[in-house]
Amino acid sequence: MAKYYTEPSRTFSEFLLIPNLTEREHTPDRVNLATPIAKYKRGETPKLSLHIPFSSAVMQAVSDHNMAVALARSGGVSFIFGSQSIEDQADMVRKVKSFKAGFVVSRSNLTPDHTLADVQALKRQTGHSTVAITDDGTPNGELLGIVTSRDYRESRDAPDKPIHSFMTPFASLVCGRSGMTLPEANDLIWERKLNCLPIVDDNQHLEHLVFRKDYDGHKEYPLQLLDANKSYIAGAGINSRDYAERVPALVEAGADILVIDASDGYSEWQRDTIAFVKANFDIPIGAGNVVDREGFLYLVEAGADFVKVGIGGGSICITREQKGIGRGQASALIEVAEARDAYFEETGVYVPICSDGGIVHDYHITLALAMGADFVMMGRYFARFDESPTRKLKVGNNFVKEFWGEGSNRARNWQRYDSGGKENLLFEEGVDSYVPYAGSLQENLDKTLGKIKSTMCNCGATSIEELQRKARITLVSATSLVEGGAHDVMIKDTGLSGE
Ligand SMILES: NC(=O)C1=CN([C@@H]2O[C@H](COP(=O)(O)OP(=O)(O)OC[C@H]3O[C@@H](n4cnc5c(N)ncnc54)[C@H](O)[C@@H]3O)[C@@H](O)[C@H]2O)C=CC1
Ligand SMILES: O=c1[nH]c(=O)c2[nH+]cn([C@@H]3O[C@H](COP(=O)(O)O)[C@@H](O)[C@H]3O)c2[nH]1
Ligand SMILES: [K+]
Repeated sequence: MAKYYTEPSRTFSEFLLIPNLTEREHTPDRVNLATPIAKYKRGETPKLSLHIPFSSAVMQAVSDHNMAVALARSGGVSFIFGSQSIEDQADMVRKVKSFKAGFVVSRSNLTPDHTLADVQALKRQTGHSTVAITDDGTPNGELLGIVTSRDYRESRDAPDKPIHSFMTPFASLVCGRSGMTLPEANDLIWERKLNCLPIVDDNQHLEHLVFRKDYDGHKEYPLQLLDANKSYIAGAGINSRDYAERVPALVEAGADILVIDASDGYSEWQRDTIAFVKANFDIPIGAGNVVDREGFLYLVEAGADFVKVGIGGGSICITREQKGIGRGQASALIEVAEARDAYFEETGVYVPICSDGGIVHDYHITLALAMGADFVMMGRYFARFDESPTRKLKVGNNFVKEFWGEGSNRARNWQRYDSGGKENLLFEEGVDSYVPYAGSLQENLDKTLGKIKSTMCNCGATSIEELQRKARITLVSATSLVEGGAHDVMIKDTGLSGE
């Protein structure tokens, strides 16, 4: 006979935190959100930790190299999507690892034979007023000069004036050499009163530009997540099929942490994948997803460094409808967190858990942490930002960004070209959608982190560990849910003309 659970499975919106005494020292500026993401023994320092408990989902529409840089700069980690060729994924990892803060690849480039009109058109398009002039008009061509708005007079100069007649030529430029550090570049910018320092190699090929206005950049990102060589930490998603080829390429590219990306991680495929990685490499590997104690312990015994929790709760997920597997995200997390704590108690080994999918409101993150998650993984949340890889479109009067599930045909299509996969899935487990465009990652993150810290202070906690120890969590009845929103008032429409 089947085993029946007596409790229904529940989700975040059914719970609330009850405040504890807030003492004087419980202020948001004192809250530390550092959190482990790889297993460690009691008393030891975790091998890898985040400065904020956020990771971005292993999805085409979310985690490419740009998102990875932006999130690592803010203290979290991206797991670069694996639904692409091994070479392309390794390339993205390489881009993150070789990214040098303050050193930007020139985004506005022309040749000396272009004209002033081309400069103006490019400026309108990119918003950058510094244009690198290279022999072939590429960002890494031979540097022949620079054009800034100080080199021409829009009102007087003819639009067809060729760039070589008014650019600041290479011979008159102050340039930095390849391999220079950011402080060295900044010193040069300061001493020579420059706005922009081109960095060139021995053959006069342009590598990067360093801008004066980015000078204080490092101060803006006090939480940035770096390795010992001061490169950003990069994660990558893998699968339980081509790992023997994919993992070596990702490790070689410099990945710092891996995760097996699948809907259901309670499988011998995942056990074998973990065994392969552990036998051949010294890199932390997470596995999942699971929704119960058994699944968690199976992956831990198999050697997983962290375990991801959640089946079917994601915003674009239709797994529960299609296959009838899954569990309310809160119930899954609560059971796995209990198993993790018991395992720690018994063995002295702490295995971090990640709550993956289904975060709708910022407070859901705080709840997930309070329920025992060490960090969360989010897709929809990050898909809305400038830094996500998808197109920004105008639909009606609103800007949106595209967002599709990894189980949708759209995401799976790469296999048709890369590994001879099936034309179409037998059935899709994800949808193709839009999410409202929300601006930059940093702006949104600041707001979200502000809310989390504020709630933690209500709960008398200045660390995630303290929150987990002290949190008091209550179920809310369907009726009291209504009480939690605005009710029994007429909400004013803003922007309407008066009657
Ligand atoms: N978290 C969630 O609720 C869900 C996530 N997704 C996402 O969709 C993507 C695809 O997920 P899945 O379909 O679970 O991928 P998957 O490819 O790991 O699993 C698909 C099927 O292949 C089987 N399989 C795995 N490795 C195998 C091997 N080496 N040999 C033979 N069979 C093997 C699995 O048991 C499963 O039946 C992932 O990005 C995942 O995160 C999809 C659905 C739900
Ligand atoms: O059923 C699914 N079909 C899909 O196509 C799909 N793609 C991603 N995922 C999972 O959803 C998580 C992101 O969820 P959110 O957007 O809610 O943050 C992700 O982190 C995944 O766990 C999928 N689940
Ligand atoms: K299974």
